[in-house]
Amino acid sequence: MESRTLKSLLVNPVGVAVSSGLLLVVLFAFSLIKRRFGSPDKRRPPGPLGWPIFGNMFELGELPHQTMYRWKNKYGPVMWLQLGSINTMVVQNATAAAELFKKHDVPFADRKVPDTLTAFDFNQGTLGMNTFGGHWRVLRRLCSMEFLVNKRMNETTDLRNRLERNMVAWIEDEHRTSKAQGGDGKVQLSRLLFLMAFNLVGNLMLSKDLLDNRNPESREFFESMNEILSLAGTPNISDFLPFLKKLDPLGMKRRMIAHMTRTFRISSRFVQERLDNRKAGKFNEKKDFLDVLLEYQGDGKDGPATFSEKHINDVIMEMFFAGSETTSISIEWGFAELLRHPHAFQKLREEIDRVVGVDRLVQESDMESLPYLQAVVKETFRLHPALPLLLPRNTMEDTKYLGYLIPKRTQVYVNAWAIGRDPAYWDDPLTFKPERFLNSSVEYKGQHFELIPFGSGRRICIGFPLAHRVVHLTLATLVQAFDWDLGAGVKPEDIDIDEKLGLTLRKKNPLKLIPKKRLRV
Ligand code: HEM
Repeated sequence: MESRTLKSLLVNPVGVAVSSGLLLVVLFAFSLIKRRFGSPDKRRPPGPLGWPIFGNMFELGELPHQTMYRWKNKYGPVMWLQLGSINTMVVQNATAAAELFKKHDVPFADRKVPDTLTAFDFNQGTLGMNTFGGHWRVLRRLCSMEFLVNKRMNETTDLRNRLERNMVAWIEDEHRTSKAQGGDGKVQLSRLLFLMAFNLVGNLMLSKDLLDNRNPESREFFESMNEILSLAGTPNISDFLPFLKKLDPLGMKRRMIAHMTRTFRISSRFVQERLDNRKAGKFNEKKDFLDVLLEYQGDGKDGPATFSEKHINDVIMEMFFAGSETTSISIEWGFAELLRHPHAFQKLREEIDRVVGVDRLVQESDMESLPYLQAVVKETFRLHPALPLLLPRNTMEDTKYLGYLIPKRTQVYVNAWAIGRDPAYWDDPLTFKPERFLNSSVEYKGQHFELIPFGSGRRICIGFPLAHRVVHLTLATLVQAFDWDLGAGVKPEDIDIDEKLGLTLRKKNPLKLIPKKRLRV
């Protein structure tokens, strides 16, 4: 009889709901008791206790890097979090980061991929989101030898100078249009900076200006890209409780698929066009990255023998995602800090005027002679790393780290944002003070662990040589080319530094300014 009751309970839908509910309550209670009364696992770093089943996932808030930074006072530089069922370690000072990147780089070199980026198996074609294996190795080699390499950067200085001139023209154009429509003449810099950075990456890969300020398709692409980056960075319950992935309860993957479809439609056209040209015997005089990918032939032993069209599209999209917004928001942050600190702005302007003047636009070849500009860029990266937690790593095997046992498949965050604010390394760490770098040898190439906006180790940002040049050049251009009016009644101290996290850390309230050209060309 008892077994019949149990059976009917299990086949009847109401019964199923009741029994699963009961099971959940029992699991929850069991987990609660275990957490409150069980002794913490001494093999793991310390961390906040969290809730049963959900762990700390609801405690991180909208700006997890800031919450983690605050928790550092209590739990120290290496912290353990339970995000749903995902074991997570957070590294928050330079010493612990150095230990990770110098001694344990390989076991920590895999990536944890958000569910949204598995739409269309996107991650499997990319460099940044791929597992640490053959496909990643081949792409990394091709990128560092044929695409984002200093030699190629030196050959393309004219391209960057041209795009800076375009940007200056767009700023003037946007200002004029706003005035003509009865507006206040303000320009939202972030969009124009993004278009410039996007065209730069596009030219290096596909030898083309892809987006134009006035083109509606450009706007569509910009909007979808914004959504994709925001979805990729928004906490998603399916990442913390992987059994929910199929259900996609927040609909984030569905939205990602819709936006990826729009952006892929645009980007795949470029690839198709090139394929058609090559079929018709028309080849580029100078090979670009798309040619390199199309012509690649490996032995297929470690990595792919060739790249499929789908995989090529993935890499192209990825480079736009990885390269455009990271670069443009770093510039926006740097410029916002300069506007908030008129003394620093003036000092930089005087330096540029002294070295370059106003009769020609500042160029890449001037950068070596602008030490204050270099200090401004370092200070910007210290306070505003575009990826505050870098890109999450994933441990490939059980690893002993600083006396702890970190199990396989632990998600690892390195909080570059917190490291850049560590009072043990930085005097007056919360203040924007470029002068601190004038007599300092600290660089951000992944060797000085107190400043790691581009990460470090085998998976350090591959776009460094490009980003380094563009951020310097564009900040200098903005300071040199225009006087900037903040708007009626707005004072420098009114410009906020509120943050909004997508995949990148954006300025929550984009800069909107009135430009007045001072450059005489
Ligand atoms: C200011 C601009 C940029 C910043 C702050 C930045 C930052 C980063 C960071 C923190 C990582 C993760 C490193 C790690 O895990 O240790 C990364 C990876 C990556 N970045 Fe950048 N990045 C920038 C620009 C670019 C550009 C311009 C490109 C390409 C055009 C690019 C392509 C990539 C790629 C493909 C990866 C993945 C590398 C891998 O997993 O092997 N980035 N970037």
